Amino acid sequence: MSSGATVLLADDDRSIRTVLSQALGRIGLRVRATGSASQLWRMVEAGEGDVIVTDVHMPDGDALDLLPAIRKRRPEMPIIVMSAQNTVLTAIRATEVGAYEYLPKPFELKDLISSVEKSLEDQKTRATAPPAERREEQPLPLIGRSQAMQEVYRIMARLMHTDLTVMVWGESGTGKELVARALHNFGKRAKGPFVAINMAAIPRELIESDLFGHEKGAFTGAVERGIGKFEQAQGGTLFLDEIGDMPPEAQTRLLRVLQEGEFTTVGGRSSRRMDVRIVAATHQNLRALIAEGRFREDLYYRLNVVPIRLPALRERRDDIPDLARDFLRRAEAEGLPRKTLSTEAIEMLKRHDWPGNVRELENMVKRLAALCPDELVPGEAVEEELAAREPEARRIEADATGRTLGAAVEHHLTRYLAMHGDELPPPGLYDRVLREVELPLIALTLAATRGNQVKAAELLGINRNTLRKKIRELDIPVTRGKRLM
Ligand SMILES: Nc1ncnc2c1ncn2[C@@H]1O[C@H](COP(=O)(O)OP(=O)(O)OP(=O)(O)O)[C@@H](O)[C@H]1O
Repeated sequence: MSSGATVLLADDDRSIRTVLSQALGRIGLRVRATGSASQLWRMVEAGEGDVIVTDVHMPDGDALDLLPAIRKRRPEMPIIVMSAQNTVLTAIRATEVGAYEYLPKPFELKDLISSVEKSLEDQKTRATAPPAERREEQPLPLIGRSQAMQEVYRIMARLMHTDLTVMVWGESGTGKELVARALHNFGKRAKGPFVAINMAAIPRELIESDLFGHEKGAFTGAVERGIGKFEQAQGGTLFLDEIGDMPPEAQTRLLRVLQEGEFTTVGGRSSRRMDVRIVAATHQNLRALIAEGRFREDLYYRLNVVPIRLPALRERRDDIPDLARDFLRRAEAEGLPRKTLSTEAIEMLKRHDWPGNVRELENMVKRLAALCPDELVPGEAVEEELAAREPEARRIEADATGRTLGAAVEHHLTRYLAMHGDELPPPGLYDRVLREVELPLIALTLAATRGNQVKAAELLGINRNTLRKKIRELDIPVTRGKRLM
């Protein structure tokens, strides 16, 4: 009855592969055998096989680590795990990660055969189960089945079980952090920590000590030893968000760490071997920042080993219904009333451009879940929400997260002052803060006007001479004729 089905067989022991292939072949099954976990994953990813029979330990990784990813990718595929490691813990782990059957070695051939046959039988019955139920069992880390996202998943799958440095590009709210987390959670460092640091959310002068830690007394306010994010992330993944906002000194230090594989705390002498996978992210055009002299080219090449470009939501409108439904489900799980989107509502959502991407969609759907009185959300409710958001989207003060520029400055300053404890920071704070704001304001305006200073002055609403003075003072390189951002 199960004849014709294909078994993916993974075991690093060639003689076991031979014996099992013959036994499975005798009952009419096809066998695709491999000695490596990565090859097994490639077969799963390519859509091959109907059932997996796999050993746990393979030269290039632990098959159990692969199981959650296999279950996500091919939820219908039964996985039979064989292991010579007869501890109850291995069995628990195999079950936890969704194995269909756990067979401790040595086992009887007939047990394996009947297990394979039974799994194929069960698969037929389970195939009729509604997919929504399966999704509820295991929430997907990333929603979206569009072609654009398939490309992202393909690259992610290749990277899952490596330590390669990854650079995630994409507009704000496209899911860069989610990708970084998924790479961590389904990769070989899943058990280690995932540590995130956002360069745009930390005062520039604190970035180095935040990243690398500092010794007691390394600078004013360093009243005790501080553990940096590199140290916290040892054995895991460090997510460097908004890498384009990293100040030059910190860039130099990061480059050295990446080159040497070791890091030293600020004010420290001895270095520590780094055991951290780096995932960096940016919404900025780093090439433009390099051209402006604001980002080191050598660091760029170090970080951009494998680029993943996340599409803007408007480039994958087909994913909007799935995303919106998922956000409604989450809202319901958080205690809001159950809601369904009408066809018109979905069409309206699909037509919008979503400058704030998935985050903006998420916020809006949550608002609909909370405020719309009908269970079936009508198109007009979406239309009203979108109309109400228009002026807000155009306001310069609010970013996609809804955080105003003032709130961001306040956040930075509060942390900056707090870091000095009972002491005060060095004088000149007013000018330092204004400079921080002026620099991106002027550089980005010049980039937007392709270096045309007359237009930039007009856009800024300042005198041309004032602009020239500012450019000199702030040491902004002038590039003409090229649109930088
Ligand atoms: N593919 C997706 N599936 C489900 N939720 C998503 C997806 N992409 C993004 N989100 C949700 O959108 C919000 C923004 O995602 P995330 O923080 O990862 O974006 P980001 O690109 O890192 O944003 P920023 O650049 O502003 O930091 C989160 O709440 C996240 O859960």
